[in-house]
Amino acid sequence: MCHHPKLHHSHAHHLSPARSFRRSKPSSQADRDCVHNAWLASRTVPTRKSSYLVPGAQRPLNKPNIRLAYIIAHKCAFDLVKVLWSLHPVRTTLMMLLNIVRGFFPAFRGYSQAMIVDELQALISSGRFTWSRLVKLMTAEILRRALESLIDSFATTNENIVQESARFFVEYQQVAQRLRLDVPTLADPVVRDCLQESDLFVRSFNGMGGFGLLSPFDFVQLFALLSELASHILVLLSLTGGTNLGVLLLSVLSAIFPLLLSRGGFGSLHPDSSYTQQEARTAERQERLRNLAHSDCHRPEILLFGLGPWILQSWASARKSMLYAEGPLSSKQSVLPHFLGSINISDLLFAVQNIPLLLMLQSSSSSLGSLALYRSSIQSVVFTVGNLLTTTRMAFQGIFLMGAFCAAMNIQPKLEPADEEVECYSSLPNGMKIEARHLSYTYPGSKDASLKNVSFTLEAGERLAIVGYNGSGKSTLAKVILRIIDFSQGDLLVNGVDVRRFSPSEYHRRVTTVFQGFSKFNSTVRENVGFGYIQKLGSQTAVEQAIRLGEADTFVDSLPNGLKTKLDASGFEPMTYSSTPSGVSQPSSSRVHHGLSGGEWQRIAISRAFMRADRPEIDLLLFDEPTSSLDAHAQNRIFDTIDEVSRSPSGARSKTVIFITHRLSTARRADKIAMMENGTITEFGSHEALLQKGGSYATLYQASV
Ligand SMILES: Nc1ncnc2c1ncn2[C@@H]1O[C@H](COP(=O)(O)OP(=O)(O)OP(=O)(O)O)[C@@H](O)[C@H]1O
Repeated sequence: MCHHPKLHHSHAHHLSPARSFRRSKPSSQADRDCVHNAWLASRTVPTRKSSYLVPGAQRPLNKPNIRLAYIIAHKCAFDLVKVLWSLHPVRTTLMMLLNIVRGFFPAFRGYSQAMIVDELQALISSGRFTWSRLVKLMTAEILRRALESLIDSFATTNENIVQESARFFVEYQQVAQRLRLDVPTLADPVVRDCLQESDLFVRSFNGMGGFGLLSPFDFVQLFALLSELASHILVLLSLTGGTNLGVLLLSVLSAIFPLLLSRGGFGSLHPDSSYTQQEARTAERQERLRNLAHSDCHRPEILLFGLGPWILQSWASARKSMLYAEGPLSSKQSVLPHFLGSINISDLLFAVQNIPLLLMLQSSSSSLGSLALYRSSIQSVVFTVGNLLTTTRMAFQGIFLMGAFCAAMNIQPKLEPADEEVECYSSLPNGMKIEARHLSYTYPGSKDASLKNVSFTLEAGERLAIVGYNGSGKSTLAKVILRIIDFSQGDLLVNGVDVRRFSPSEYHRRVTTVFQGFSKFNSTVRENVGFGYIQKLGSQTAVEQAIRLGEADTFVDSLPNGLKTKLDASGFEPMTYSSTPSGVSQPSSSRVHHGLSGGEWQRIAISRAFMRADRPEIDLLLFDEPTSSLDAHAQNRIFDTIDEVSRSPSGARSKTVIFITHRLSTARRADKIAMMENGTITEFGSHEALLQKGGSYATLYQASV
């Protein structure tokens, strides 16, 4: 078993819900693939081959999709609901039961009110009106209502507790899985879509069909609606006594028919969620242009380059084509149903519903209460059927989102080796030994390889400078060595072991780096630096030491709140307001995130790398143009510090160092220099040897001095 950072684990254990859905699932790999394939198949557009529905699009209600929904429900819903149920078994069972009981309330209410009306009618027509009897009836009604609202309020509280813990559970799983996934996995468009639909599923846990989505717990609504419908039908049957059954049927159908007609598209695609990739691209473009118009951080360049009219025109044309694509009359076939749907047929057929009423009026048994109850029950049936259709439709879509969630939870990070292949990282005394043999790599979607046949050997403790022209593959090679991206061909051996056999998290604990496009976190100086070694984030001394090493202390000390100053990563942070004693809001300067210069940001990133550079487990320091924005003196001092931290107290080399640079004066400091051209290393050796060779490096060096 390889060693893993203790702090991460103890935290994760402390916070994690009772169990992880991923690990708790006993299902086989075949089941998991089955769910993933069913989810993927539900996204195909039958009329357009090799085209997928956009994430979140509604699946048409047709035979193939019903079969896919069944597969997903069978292979994933049961497991998921079981895990969710186990969070609060008693409360969840109660929630289900109470929902069914509550379904009977409306019919019960109508019945009780009809009884009161009947009693009143009897009292008045018999002429023996007494207040005491009326008060008795009213008291019974008040008690019934009190009981109803008591049950309602208990059920709501109970439901909130169940929903909240379920929501936390799924959100936790989602965030945990996101954090597990590496760059190559997230670059896969199918994975991205799966995660997006899985996000929608997680959002559905906002309770009772929030955002028009249905969580597995909301499925209980279906039972509640069915019990409600059954109770209304029972009331109607008891009123008509079975004699007027045909008329009752006519009445119900006449009420439901327009509803069905207006939902003629039941199961068909909702216009704005049905568009395919081409339309989705236009929608995305329109959104991007809109964001550009709203963005503050791009404002200076938008103004300077006069981009306003172009943005407006491009947005308008994208928006217009989207509107026409979404328009209700865009397709000729949809004209008739649209026209029919717009006629309120329920009004026309309303008269039909009076037939049974007339028949009932003729019979001697009819009373005012039963007539009112009959009327309201018919309306309730219609309303409930409508709700049932909507809920069924949402439940149907919900199954596919659930499939996405289950599939997303089982995505394996591409860089993670299979359990049986994992090899533990073992250190060498002087740092990391790296051997690259015929490495090649092509970015997904690119025609040309960015790395071609790269081979070199770097002994433990050596310093390597990678130099070369723009776009020659230096940063790509750095990312391959750092296991941020994989390689397509060749071998990369670290300390003699195939790097693919190391768990990336275990390997990453052995390196520290400054990326060329390092992160600027929108948070405090302390966090921006302390993130370099999260275990020491709380230690002011460690953070200050790293800041000193990175030479960031010169400006950090003068920031308004020192280490606590919030940094603005966007470069344009709008002012916030603070209230003055007089109660008037004024622009506040103390709460504004503080901007930094390019060089200052670079020093923050270097300090972050220094947070752990001197730790004993660090074997490789890799810097991708760390000092490109620094002046020559500062640059030299940073390289002196790198030299210092990569040696043991006795002065012996203890860490391997790789740096990428365009300044060839710094490249001279390295033991070996790799000259990269067009994705490959064309020259490799010491500064002197390469100068003597008189090749590309020598030419580049001559040009730079
Ligand atoms: N994410 C990406 N997707 C596709 N191609 C990429 C990606 N990143 C880089 N490339 C391409 O890979 C090649 C090598 O890029 P890389 O960033 O490694 O060059 P570099 O030598 O570090 O350049 P520079 O000196 O400008 O930093 C370039 O042709 C670039 O266009």
